[in-house]
Amino acid sequence: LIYGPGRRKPEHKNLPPGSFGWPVMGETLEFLYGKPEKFVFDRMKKYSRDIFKTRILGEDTAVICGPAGHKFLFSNEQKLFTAFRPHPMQRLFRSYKAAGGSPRPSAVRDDELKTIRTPGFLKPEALVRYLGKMDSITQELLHSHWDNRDVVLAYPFTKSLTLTLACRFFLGIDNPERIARLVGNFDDVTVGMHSITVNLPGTIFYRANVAAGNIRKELRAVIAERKAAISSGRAPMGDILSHMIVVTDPTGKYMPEAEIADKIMGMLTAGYSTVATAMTFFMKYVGERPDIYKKVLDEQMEVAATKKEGELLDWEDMQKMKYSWNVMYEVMRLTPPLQGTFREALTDFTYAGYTIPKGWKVYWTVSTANKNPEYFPDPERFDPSRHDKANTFPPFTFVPFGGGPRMCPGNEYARLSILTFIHNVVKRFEWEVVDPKEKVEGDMMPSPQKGLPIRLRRHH
Ligand code: HEM
Repeated sequence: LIYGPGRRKPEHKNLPPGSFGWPVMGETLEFLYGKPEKFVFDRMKKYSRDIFKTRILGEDTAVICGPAGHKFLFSNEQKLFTAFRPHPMQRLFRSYKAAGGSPRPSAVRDDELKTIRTPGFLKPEALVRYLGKMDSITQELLHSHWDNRDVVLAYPFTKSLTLTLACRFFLGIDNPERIARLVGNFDDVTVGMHSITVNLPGTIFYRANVAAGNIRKELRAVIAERKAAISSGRAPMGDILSHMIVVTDPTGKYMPEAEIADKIMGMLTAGYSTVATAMTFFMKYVGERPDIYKKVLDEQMEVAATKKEGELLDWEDMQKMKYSWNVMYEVMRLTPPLQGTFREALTDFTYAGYTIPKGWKVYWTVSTANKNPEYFPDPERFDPSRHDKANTFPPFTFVPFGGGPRMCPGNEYARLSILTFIHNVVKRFEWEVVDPKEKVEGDMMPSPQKGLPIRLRRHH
């Protein structure tokens, strides 16, 4: 076990209420293996609805709660807080950890942030270029995997689809065998990102570490091929991989290959299972509600009616899919693809009358608000109309992509790929969820235990 003793100092008297749980483990097990909303709700009720302390994943942590907490956090990035990756992530993604002699960790993390955001690969202007191809890949995969089938598994399919899209647009790869190898390994890494870091054969973390090694190897092969193609002038230059290969730092140095591989791995991990989860739970919730299915279908058929035979989706079409996106918001409210993330306090700070010491970790999670009946009456009910303009809730209440300067840079990409999937799937099929009681595992990153079997019926 890597968890050492905490860094609590005796002079910190005004800490938020809460419990550090068990020696060494703290409350890690309750945090990882209980229901996320139960973990925070129980403690908000017992201690404070604004902020409570705990000890999770080896760190003294303040959990900042509710819309006011989200607002405070998102408005003080790099003033009071910087990003923090929990230990399992630091070990799986080596560049998340400051190597000896490199700048302070927060500088490293900001650098990571810039690589992804600055060149604008994920901005709408750039994404417009991907849309037609996104549509045709989605159609091809639905055709080859779902047409003429009776019962299919939604989750494995959406994972292959989202990784195929990500590999195509971020790496310029479209080799199906390579993508299939990556899917299995990414699954293991995703599960291991929030696990106990015991690196012994048979543990979740061990499997994740092996998988991370396999991905790095595969990506280094991709990088080597791309470098060769760039030097012979045959390479596509519009994707993130080519950019990382040719860009230099202020001293004129190229990014080391290992770092490129790690950054790409981080981005694919952030962007692939989240989107697949969102698509899968769309199939579940909408499969159980024919009334909502009908409305989504009507909206998508209106879009389809404006297109010529074979014409691919464009930017304007996406803006018309408002009801479908509200349905997706409701899917993400009930089953958030990502619970939340950690920060580190850059300085002592005071919130809701309590003082949090410098160096403590701060955790925010959608779960402190997304099922609170104060904001979402009858919170378990699936009701997309909550997201209508007329029914809006207070700002920072529903933040599936976070907010402020660290808001998910992939949110627009996610919206386009999910809407493209919805368009094509409802246009082709009606479906029924085979086992509505199927268990959902891994609440930090939820997944249906059997992969969500659904029974398809093609429209005539
Ligand atoms: C439905 C899909 C998605 C959801 C719900 C989602 C949600 C989130 C959330 C909640 C965060 C944390 C923000 C914070 O720390 O405050 C985040 C960060 C991030 N997301 Fe997404 N995301 C999705 C898809 C994507 C996609 C498709 C990509 C890549 C193309 C992506 C890349 C990232 C990256 C790189 C970060 C880290 C940003 C940083 O630390 O500054 N995400 N996402």
